[in-house]
Amino acid sequence: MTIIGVGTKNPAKIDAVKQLIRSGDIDAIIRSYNVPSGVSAMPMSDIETRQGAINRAKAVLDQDEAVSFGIGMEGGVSDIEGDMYLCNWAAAADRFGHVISAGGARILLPEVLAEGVRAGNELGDIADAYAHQKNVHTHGGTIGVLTEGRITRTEMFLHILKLIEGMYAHQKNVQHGEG
Ligand SMILES: O=P(O)(O)OP(=O)(O)OP(=O)(O)OC[C@H]1O[C@@H](n2cnc3c(O)ncnc32)[C@H](O)[C@@H]1O
Ligand SMILES: [Mg+2]
Repeated sequence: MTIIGVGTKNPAKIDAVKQLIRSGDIDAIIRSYNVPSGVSAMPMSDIETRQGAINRAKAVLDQDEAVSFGIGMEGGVSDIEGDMYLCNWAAAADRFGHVISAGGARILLPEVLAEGVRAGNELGDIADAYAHQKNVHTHGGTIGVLTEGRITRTEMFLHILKLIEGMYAHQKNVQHGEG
């Protein structure tokens, strides 16, 4: 039985790992840890967001020696020619120093949300005000609000985790000369 450590207490993110394990019939259990992302509370670029995911994945391994894989997930925003997009990254780290990372779907933020982020607020707070909801970030996420629930934050992270799990399987195949 593999123990997977997840670097968050946010149920929207933890559910993505749960669904990955269930859908992939993976023999693993999950433990979750509050770990520092090592980047700002509101990452403002792909570079920073990706780094936050990698930092969390590695930090999990220091929390508990029973954990074989650390998973980090981070949300942020990324500016493309003045348009602000929601961006998301995830990473997995093992005990041998290997790190696999991947990014997710991006979605244009309405100007009122972008302005709030540029003014120094965290997207989670602005999304709550925008949607007249509480804790959007632990539920469907901004992506859920902006797509009328068609894609939730959990589904979006699940997609990224499937990419990472698939890349891990591919790397193992290549190592065994089957690639
Ligand atoms: O507890 P953690 O794991 O930190 O989860 P979080 O919801 O704070 O998420 P992140 O730290 O990864 O995201 C950085 C910031 O961006 C916000 N954010 C990112 N994606 C979001 C989304 O889809 N919906 C709402 N807020 C989001 C979040 O509230 C934070 O203020
Ligand atoms: Mg956070």
